[in-house]
Amino acid sequence: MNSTQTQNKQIPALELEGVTMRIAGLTAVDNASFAVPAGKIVSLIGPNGAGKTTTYNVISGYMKPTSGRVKLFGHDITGMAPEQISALGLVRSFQRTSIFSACTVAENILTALHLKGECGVLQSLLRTHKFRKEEADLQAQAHDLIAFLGLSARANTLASNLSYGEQRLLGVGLALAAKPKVLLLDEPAAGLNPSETEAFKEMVRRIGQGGVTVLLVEHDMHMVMSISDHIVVLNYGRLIATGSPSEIQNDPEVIRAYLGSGIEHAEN
Ligand SMILES: Nc1ncnc2c1ncn2[C@@H]1O[C@H](COP(=O)(O)OP(=O)(O)OP(=O)(O)O)[C@@H](O)[C@H]1O
Repeated sequence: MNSTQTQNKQIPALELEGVTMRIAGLTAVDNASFAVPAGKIVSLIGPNGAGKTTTYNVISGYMKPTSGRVKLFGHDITGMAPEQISALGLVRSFQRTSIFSACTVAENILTALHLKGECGVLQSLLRTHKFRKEEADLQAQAHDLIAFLGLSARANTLASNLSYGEQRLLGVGLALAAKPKVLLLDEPAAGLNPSETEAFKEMVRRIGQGGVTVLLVEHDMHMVMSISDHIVVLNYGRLIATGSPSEIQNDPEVIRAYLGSGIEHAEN
């Protein structure tokens, strides 16, 4: 490994430095600093109102922090617009799915892949060689992505006819179509039944194995404890602990914050 590679390896995919976000006189995030190492699955957890969604809003450009900095692979992205940030490789999959319900699974994925395509309107109207080649490439990519999501049998089903769990998978598929380097998942297991949660967990693992850095906000502690390489805990906007799943489960301040929730018994 050369010195540039060694240096790159050490630059975190995402880094928050002293991020504070005040909203209407309330400090929703209070001087939070943490790093998400490249290629890892990191969960951001905390009781209701701890500041997780606000942190996501700051990271993805939906809110400009009152103070502090956000860095993506060492580049300062603080205050950039969400579209600029996603163009740099940080993509957020929303809690509510953003799928086109009147289109099929394949049409949804192809539309999302086209947003990343290079051909313009003129090339598509003229059906140039470049356009036809790109179209064939996108079809192949859509096929592979739909298989990755486990939705091959549903490729021609209207999104509105998918089960809730399948719709959530498609929502993540749309985010993956943007070819993220860092993927922010917002409560992916919310509303899923146990077998759907299991399928989702496996998919998040495979996304991580594919080299995408994953930051996850999730209330399902079994899921968090079983797939995270690293966990960051917020309480009342403050970072109270970071560590491995077992360190977090045994951290007295985390146990206090989650009193009665059974976090210390969540499976690892
Ligand atoms: N737009 C807003 N206006 C006023 N207060 C807000 C706003 N957004 C967040 N807050 C407050 O900031 C604090 C942190 O909220 P946030 O939604 O970030 O927490 P959370 O950890 O995501 O909670 P949950 O797990 O319930 O989704 C809360 O006290 C919340 O009421």
